[in-house]
Amino acid sequence: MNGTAAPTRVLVLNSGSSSVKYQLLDMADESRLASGVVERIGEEGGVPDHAAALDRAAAELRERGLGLDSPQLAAIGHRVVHGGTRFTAPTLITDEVVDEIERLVPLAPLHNPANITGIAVARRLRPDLPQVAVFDTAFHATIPEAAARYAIDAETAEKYGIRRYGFHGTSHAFVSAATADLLGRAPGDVNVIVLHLGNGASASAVRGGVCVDTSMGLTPLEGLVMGTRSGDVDPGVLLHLERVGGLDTDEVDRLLNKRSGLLGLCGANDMREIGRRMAEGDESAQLAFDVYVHRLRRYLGAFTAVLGRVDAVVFTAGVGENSAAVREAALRDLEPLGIVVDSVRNAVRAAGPRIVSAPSSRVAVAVVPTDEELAIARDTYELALRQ
Ligand SMILES: Nc1ncnc2c1ncn2[C@@H]1O[C@H](COP(=O)(O)OP(=O)(O)O)[C@@H](O)[C@H]1O
Ligand SMILES: CC(=O)OP(=O)(O)O
Ligand SMILES: [Mg+2]
Repeated sequence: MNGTAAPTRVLVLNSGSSSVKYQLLDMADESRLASGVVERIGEEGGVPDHAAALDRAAAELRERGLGLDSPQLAAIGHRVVHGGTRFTAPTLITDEVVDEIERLVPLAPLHNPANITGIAVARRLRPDLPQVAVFDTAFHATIPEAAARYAIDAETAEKYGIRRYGFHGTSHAFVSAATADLLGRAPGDVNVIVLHLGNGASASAVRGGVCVDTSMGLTPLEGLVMGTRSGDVDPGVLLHLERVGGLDTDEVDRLLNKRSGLLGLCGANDMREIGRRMAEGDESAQLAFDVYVHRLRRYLGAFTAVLGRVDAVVFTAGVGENSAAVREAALRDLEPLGIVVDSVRNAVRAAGPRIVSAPSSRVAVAVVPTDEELAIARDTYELALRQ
């Protein structure tokens, strides 16, 4: 080992609303040296806050001889959820960049504060290293005005930055590119609908590698039904709850972000538990599943019309990669749209990217594992090399 060789390792921090995920990669061969997650932040039995979670992550790495003090570390990459209109590409972090991410906190109150804490801890531990912010919103910056604008008073929208930003962009970009690979075609030649179904969930329409629409909006609350978030509701619901129900803004926020979605409908936010309960004939679990699937089908139809020609529908993230039942139900009886799932292929549990449609299907149906951390590491390393 040559001690003076340029460092090639990148640490990626993905600080979520209630967890910190981390990965250490060697970008010489993109191998994963370590990965972990600190969960249940702020919950009983968990660590008290994000700073403590990051300390825990740093300690876990140290115990494995891969501490943050390593001279082999080239850079640290951070997932940042909201980049507003300013950040549309990976960005080297400076004090001024942190201030701007802070300014965007009201637009992503569950996520940006956690991201800022991660950045602060990492900069304190390694002030000498390039640190890079990779934004969830960046891939969606290409969405045309007709899809990005809300039909509200233009001056008000301008004053408060109200428009569709979209999220999970790193995943939508990674998965749409990987789907083109899987089909053996150039990314510029394929139109893809990506369904990112994790705790948070979003759909996107990607035309020739360029995002043209997505289901999340100003905040990560709009669109699909999620683990604890409502997704689309009539905005009149909020007014009604405030006027008639007497709820204040924070209560409505908590209701829609934390006590809605699958959890609100049936008391469970984990699709595995919902599947078990459905098998026992539990009606509220069945209803939650049906609402979830109905919303997916709505977006599938909408984005089919947005794209005109669809080459592939792709499922990714925890639910998308693992729930054959969700995929099957979401695409049932869609032969008129050119979509025919092969039930046997769909039911096979496998790790890698795969096609689960029938040969007769005009639209390919694929399952493609997302890897936000690898995508962030690539962006981070590339930017660090240019410093
Ligand atoms: N085998 C499985 N079958 C069905 N759903 C699953 C399975 N494994 C994980 N999930 C779902 O994936 C969700 C988490 O997805 P993930 O992408 O890891 O979330 P996030 O990164 O947003 O925290 C869980 O809530 C669970 O419902
Ligand atoms: C933006 C967003 O919803 O992220 P997550 O799914 O990690 O909560
Ligand atoms: Mg996720």
